[in-house]
Amino acid sequence: MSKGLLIVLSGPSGVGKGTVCSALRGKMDNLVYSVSATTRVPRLGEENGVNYFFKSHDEFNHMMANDQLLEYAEYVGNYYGTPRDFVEETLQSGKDIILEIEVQGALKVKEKFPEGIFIFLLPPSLDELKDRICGRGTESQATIDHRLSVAVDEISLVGHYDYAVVNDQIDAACKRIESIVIAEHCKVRG
Ligand SMILES: Nc1nc2c(ncn2[C@@H]2O[C@H](COP(=O)(O)OP(=O)(O)O)[C@@H](O)[C@H]2O)c(=O)[nH]1
Ligand SMILES: Nc1ncnc2c1ncn2[C@@H]1O[C@H](COP(=O)(O)OP(=O)(O)O)[C@@H](O)[C@H]1O
Repeated sequence: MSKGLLIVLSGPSGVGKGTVCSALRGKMDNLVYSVSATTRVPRLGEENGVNYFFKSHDEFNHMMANDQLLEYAEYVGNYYGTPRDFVEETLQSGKDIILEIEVQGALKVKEKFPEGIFIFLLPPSLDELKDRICGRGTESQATIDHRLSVAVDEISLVGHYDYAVVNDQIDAACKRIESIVIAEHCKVRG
């Protein structure tokens, strides 16, 4: 059996990564979502083990020290990391896996998995990004401001990715990502 594809999806806070990933999970049977560990406090409606594995700082440090994370990064005051075993087991089973992670972590994954597919999700404009993050209503104004200032730096790193997808409409963005994955499966690899 051939190994699955490792897909990394990054993009600024509020661009629609979570929304697009949920929509893709309903459309792509062979696609598995990597659930990250984080020290961030759960938002209303988020479930442990579904959206994230919510960890204390001690628990997160333990995962780091025991090499249980494929990559990790600090983002706006919290730690986020990808559990390693699940990624490796999923790829071995022949399924594709999508990691929804920020840019520093994505660059670390690229060093370890240069054959991965790196997709950056862009907002139609910075004003629209601001409207989306504010409209979601999950963050304080100070956190929104911090995330928007980080967004500009994140977007400047789009050149490290293989594909840039504008999330103007959810269905259109999903179709673009599905098309990328289909094409990557057809690729002749040397
Ligand atoms: N490096 C890294 N980043 C992650 C991981 N999990 C989530 N992130 C990123 O951390 C950032 C903050 O996530 P979150 O607080 O859920 O806010 P969101 O941007 O609104 O989804 C986002 O860019 C996520 O993609 C991970 O395992 N590793
Ligand atoms: N294409 C889109 N058009 C309009 N609103 C969107 C679109 N994609 C996502 N949203 C909305 O934007 C907000 C942020 O989306 P979310 O998926 O939480 O972003 P992220 O995971 O990148 O932080 C949510 O309220 C979501 O419903």
